[in-house]
Amino acid sequence: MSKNKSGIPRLLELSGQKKGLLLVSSALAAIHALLTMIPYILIFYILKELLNGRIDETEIAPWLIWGFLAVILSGIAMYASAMASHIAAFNILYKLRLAITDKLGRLPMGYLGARSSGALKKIIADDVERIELFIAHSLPDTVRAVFLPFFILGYLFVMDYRLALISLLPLIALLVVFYTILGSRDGKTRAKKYHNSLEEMNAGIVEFVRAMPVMKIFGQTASAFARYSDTVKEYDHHMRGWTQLMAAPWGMIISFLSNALLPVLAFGLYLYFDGTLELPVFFLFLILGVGYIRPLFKLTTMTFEITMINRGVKRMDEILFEIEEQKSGQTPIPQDFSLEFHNARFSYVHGIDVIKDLCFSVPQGTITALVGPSGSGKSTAGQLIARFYDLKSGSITIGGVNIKAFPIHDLMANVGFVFQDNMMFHQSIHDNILMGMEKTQKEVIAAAKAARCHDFIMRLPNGYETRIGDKGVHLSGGEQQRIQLARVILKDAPILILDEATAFSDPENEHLIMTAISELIQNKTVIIIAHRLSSITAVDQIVLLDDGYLQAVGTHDELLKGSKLYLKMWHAHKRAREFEILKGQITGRFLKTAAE
Ligand SMILES: Nc1ncnc2c1ncn2[C@@H]1O[C@H](COP(=O)(O)OP(=O)(O)OP(=O)(O)O)[C@@H](O)[C@H]1O
Repeated sequence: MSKNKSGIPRLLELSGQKKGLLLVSSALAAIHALLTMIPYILIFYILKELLNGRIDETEIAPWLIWGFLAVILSGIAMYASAMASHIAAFNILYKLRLAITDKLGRLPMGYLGARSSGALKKIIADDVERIELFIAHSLPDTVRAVFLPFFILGYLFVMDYRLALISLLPLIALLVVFYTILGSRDGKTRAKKYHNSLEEMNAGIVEFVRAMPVMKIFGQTASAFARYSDTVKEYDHHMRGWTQLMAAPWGMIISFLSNALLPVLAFGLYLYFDGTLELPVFFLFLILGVGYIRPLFKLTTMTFEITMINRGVKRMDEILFEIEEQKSGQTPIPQDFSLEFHNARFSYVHGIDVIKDLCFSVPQGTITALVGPSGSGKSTAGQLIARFYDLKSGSITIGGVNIKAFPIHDLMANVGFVFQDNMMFHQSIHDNILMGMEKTQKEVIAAAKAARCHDFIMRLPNGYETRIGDKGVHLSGGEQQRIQLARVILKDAPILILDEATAFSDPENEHLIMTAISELIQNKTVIIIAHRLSSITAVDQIVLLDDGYLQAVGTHDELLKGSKLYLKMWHAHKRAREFEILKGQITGRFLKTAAE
């Protein structure tokens, strides 16, 4: 891959071997342009012969057959050109999407986290789609738009160069207006702002649609969604600017072009009465004299398309040239599955560290809970183990081996992760558990049983083959969490990171999940990221974080005695529990009274 090329040349480079098909499509489009001229040329000859009284109607038939053949052939050329360009376009589209998604798979997860899904959707879906449209449709159209005027003007010059020069007047006017306006600094700036605001607005729409449920709950309207309404206002502003700039010259061009035949007519009449122009040639100029302009209009809209393509290719290259996760040559073998943070430091935003010189170790086969106030860095520390992000300094080791030394696939094989968010895919429950792992159906069912999901799966219309999202099949939050647990059980990784797996569960679900987890974590190295202190009192060790720093390490009893912050958190937790019990009692009493 070359970093020097940009725009269309880079696109052609990305299209690889499909260049041959594009050349065939272009050649056929040029042939089509040539063939479309034949009927006009025949009209000229028929007219010439008729005016000279040299042929009767029986002799006209072969001319007409030739004309008819030319029309059929030009149709075939156009069809073949479109087929070739479409095959090339879909191949390129397929390859580009594959290259981008493949690359995204090899990028650190932090790269995806740092970008809005709207921005990535725009590249993978919209930009690639626009390239398909450009290659399949615009490329052959452009070839036609370039060749047809070229052929027409060439032919007109051969017929009568004086009248051909007059025919060029509209083209000259068109070029002058476009170059003085679009080529000016003001024109370029306004065009750029217009394109930028259009793209911003499109990205804003994606976010707006995603935020709609929350906005509905709070009774908000589109204008309250600042990003979206701002982008619409910006677009409106720049669109007006662009329209103001273009309105007058565009009007001039249109009126000039509508009357473009007048100079040809006037000068043609003059030459005819002067006796230096034959009547058939004059007619030919009246038919074709300004016929080359329409295809040229296509080229003016092309400038907009090419700008958009250039930007799309640039955005794609930003992904394709992004630095991938470092690959190491050999797969290191860790001594065991213990974990250790050595002076780990990390920041999401340059200059603001959220993990600060963190040091602690988790012996193999033990359970460690990460606790701390909200925002202290618990989830971040967990994600660093799975290399969602890379450390700024320091290191994390598994069995004495720096996690960066593992090929990412091997690291992922060693680490199982239960996220706070449940990600379900629009596919069968079976595939949602399997997640592409090489496991048998029996193993999938065993994992589902261990995660306490087998029973509710069997109650679904098609059991394990039920597709999530089809015909209203949706799982509750707790059921989704248990599916996620089944995935991790099936993966059977020696290190487990559980990011508050019971966070959104009701008591019944919490009980089921906790039972499943207690079986899952047997003999594994486990880190529980505990946003609440319930059920971690019996873990082997608790690591207390505060503002990214390590505050204390110890068992529950040790921290109660040795850490003021932990004691404070424990009291707060107990009060919250008492409040929940009290709330339950009050609700119970209220319901009882209401029933009576
Ligand atoms: N993707 C991100 N980009 C920038 N900052 C982030 C990102 N994720 C977290 N942070 C910040 O990093 C700090 C630590 O966040 P983290 O989620 O690790 O805390 P936590 O202890 O797990 O909090 P909680 O218990 O509330 O979930 C916070 O200040 C948070 O705002």
